Amino acid sequence: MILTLTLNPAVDTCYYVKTFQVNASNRSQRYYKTAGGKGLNVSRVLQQLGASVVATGFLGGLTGQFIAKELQKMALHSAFVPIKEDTRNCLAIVDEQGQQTELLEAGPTISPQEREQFLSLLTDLIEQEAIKVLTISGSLPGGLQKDFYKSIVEKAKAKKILTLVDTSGEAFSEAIKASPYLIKPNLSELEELLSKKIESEEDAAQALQELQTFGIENSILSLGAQGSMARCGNALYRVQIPSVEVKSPVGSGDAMIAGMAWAILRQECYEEMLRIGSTCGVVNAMNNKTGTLDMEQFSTIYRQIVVKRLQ
Ligand SMILES: Nc1ncnc2c1ncn2[C@@H]1O[C@H](COP(=O)(O)OP(=O)(O)OP(=O)(O)O)[C@@H](O)[C@H]1O
Ligand SMILES: O=P(O)(O)OC[C@@]1(O)O[C@H](CO)[C@@H](O)[C@@H]1O
Repeated sequence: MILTLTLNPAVDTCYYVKTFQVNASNRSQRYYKTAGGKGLNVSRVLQQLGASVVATGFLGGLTGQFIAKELQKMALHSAFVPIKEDTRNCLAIVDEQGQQTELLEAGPTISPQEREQFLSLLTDLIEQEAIKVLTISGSLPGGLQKDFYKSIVEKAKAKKILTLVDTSGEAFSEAIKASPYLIKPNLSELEELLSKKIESEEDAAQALQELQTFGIENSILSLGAQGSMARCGNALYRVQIPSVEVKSPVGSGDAMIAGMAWAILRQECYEEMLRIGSTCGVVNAMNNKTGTLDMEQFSTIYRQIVVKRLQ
């Protein structure tokens, strides 16, 4: 069983426009509302892959009710702590070139009682649900200490649960101190983490090498349409992806996490983990709805992914 954490979920609205203009009225004929926040995107993709998954986090207000209803419609196994403040809204605007602009609310503030309730729910889920893999995704809402993810990684590791962390800023720099099993920063997240520019494949390889000092087994640097680079154990990989018609790349990183979590649960080798994760990322980008895979496209793209070992 895979447990997904979404501590700061969001009602995601994705607007499609021909071209997006700043300081002008932009009209959209096509838009979708989804139960989002990175961890819920991960959960949806996992469900489509056929993995058994349980989602947890905080939900509040009418926005929280919308998400709960969506999860019910999908029959996604979930256990969320109800909170007093409203779950946030997030907007993404995608134009015909596939360029994406996001507007992300900070989200609610979690009270000390709600935090304690969550920690006790997490303990129960870990004890009762035979969790083998835990995905930790997205920003932290207010009211939680910056090392909250770090403490969760430690808690999971004590139970031999493999953790995948996909977050940013201080929550990320703290979490890696607990040596999660896998991290997947994108370029800007890795540059921020290491406080330096990454301008070439050599820079990327060196940055991934640097992460080894944190005792992280798998560090994946995702590069959008350019695929990814990864250090898994002692091996360095370059993953090449096919050029596809992009509808919306929003949530491709989350789809990639889902694919890798699924592969890890099935004890696949590093190459296969990278291939499945990359396939999910690409197929998500080929679809309008965030965190949605077309399984027919999956098999076609899977065959076109090239995982090259560099070292
Ligand atoms: N435009 C694209 N075309 C094809 N594949 C893509 C595209 N964007 C992303 N992908 C696939 O998804 C993977 C992850 O994407 P990306 O690096 O954009 O993650 P991210 O920045 O974490 O995304 P998000 O935060 O929106 O979830 C890439 O390594 C690639 O395999
Ligand atoms: O503010 P966070 O939690 O870092 O990111 C939130 C978010 O942008 O990430 C997903 C795309 O990856 C969207 O579903 C969501 O709105």
